[in-house]
Amino acid sequence: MTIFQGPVFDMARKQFTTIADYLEIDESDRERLLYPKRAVAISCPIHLDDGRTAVFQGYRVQHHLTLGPTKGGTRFAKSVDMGEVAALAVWMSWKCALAGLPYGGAKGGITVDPSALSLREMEALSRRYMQELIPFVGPHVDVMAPDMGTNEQVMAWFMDTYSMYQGRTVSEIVTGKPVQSGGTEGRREATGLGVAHLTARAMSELAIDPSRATAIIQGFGNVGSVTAFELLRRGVKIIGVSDHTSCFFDRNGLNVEAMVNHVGRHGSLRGFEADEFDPVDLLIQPCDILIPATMERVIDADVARGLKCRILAEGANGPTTPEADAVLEDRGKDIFVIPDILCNAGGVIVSYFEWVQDLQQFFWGYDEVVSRLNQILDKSFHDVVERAKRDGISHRTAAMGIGVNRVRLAKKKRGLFP
Ligand SMILES: NC(=O)C1=CN([C@@H]2O[C@H](COP(=O)(O)OP(=O)(O)OC[C@H]3O[C@@H](n4cnc5c(N)ncnc54)[C@H](OP(=O)(O)O)[C@@H]3O)[C@@H](O)[C@H]2O)C=CC1
Ligand SMILES: O=C(O)CCC(=O)C(=O)O
Repeated sequence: MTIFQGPVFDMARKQFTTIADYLEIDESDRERLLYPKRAVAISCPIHLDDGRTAVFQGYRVQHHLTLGPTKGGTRFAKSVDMGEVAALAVWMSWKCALAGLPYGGAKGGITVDPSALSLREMEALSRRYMQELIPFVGPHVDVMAPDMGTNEQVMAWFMDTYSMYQGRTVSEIVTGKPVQSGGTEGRREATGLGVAHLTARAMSELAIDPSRATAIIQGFGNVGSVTAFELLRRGVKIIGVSDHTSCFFDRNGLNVEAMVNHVGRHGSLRGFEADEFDPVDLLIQPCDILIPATMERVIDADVARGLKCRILAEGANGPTTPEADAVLEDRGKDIFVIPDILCNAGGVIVSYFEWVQDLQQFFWGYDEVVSRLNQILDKSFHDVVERAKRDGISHRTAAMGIGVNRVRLAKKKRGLFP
């Protein structure tokens, strides 16, 4: 199992061990549940604008095939490697199972800094990536979606590349597409809508009045910016925001609308007119709600000791290390954690709706999408909070415990000796 290495996969492995102990899973069943079924590594050569040829490394990991096709996003980032992608695929499995979706988890990506590519280079790389993966994906095999560094446009290129190969439009091959190309209403906003909806649920559990609450959000891409907007709409004051280029903090509240417009025009927060703040200190400022919406492992044990929020709503995948989880436990659960596989599940839930609509060629309106999304999120939230109370465990152990157990039972029911 040596191809799945690195700090992010180690994190997924440690979390799984905690869950396997909690569920008392037999030692002999553990590897079968944890290690991915398939992992593909590809080379993607493209012509750069200056005439040179560059080769980019790409990956796709399909964790398990027990419940249906595999499902998960595609990440374009410098950090991408087999270990990171595999961990993200494993988390997708527990996330889909917790939400009751008929999928196994998958994830893919390319090791690249997307901000260094021109639009033409980005299209060439996206198309090449999909082309190389055609033998390994399909609407009933593995269905991709956006993640960090990719967006609706990339999904449209993926869909077009696959469709040209098939000789017909296959919109159900990817989700997160533009509405004009077979996408669903609400997918672009879905993850942030879900994060904000669940944060509101947590505020109501803790009797926090949204109009007196403050929030800090790390990351201002798809998830961070929509979450900021949705919380603001509920009356929450956004006092801290950052991306790669800039970090802003203002106790009196930041102008989120102006920030969204600035990012729309310039691609990042760089140059936005507000006082800069040290990003290292952002996460440990006093606030009611803290939302990491960037990379894995940004909350380690040290940061966890310094956290001064009441709700930690994990928009990102894997923002909190197992060591940080132990610190949060020691702090006596004074922070209400909405774990990633629950908190950011809105994206894959609406992707499921998109896939179903594409398969049927029967499309729903925005209100129907959001109402069905909230129904699933409410049920998952209730299941997690009640399980945590019943068994005296953390929300993460409860969420992952429910997800892992559903996959385990599905495997067992299909037969022990396939
Ligand atoms: N998109 C989706 O539907 C889903 C996404 N997620 C997870 O949410 C997280 C964010 O994804 P998404 O919003 O789609 O990605 P985007 O690429 O749209 O945005 C990522 C944001 O994070 C910022 N960022 C990246 N690294 C850092 C850093 N080290 N410090 C500060 N800011 C940083 C980026 O800044 P800059 O632009 O300057 O690089 C950008 O603002 C990821 O963990 C992803 O896996 C989870 C579920 C679904
Ligand atoms: O929408 C999807 O299929 C997957 C989204 C995703 O990558 C995630 O939830 O981390």
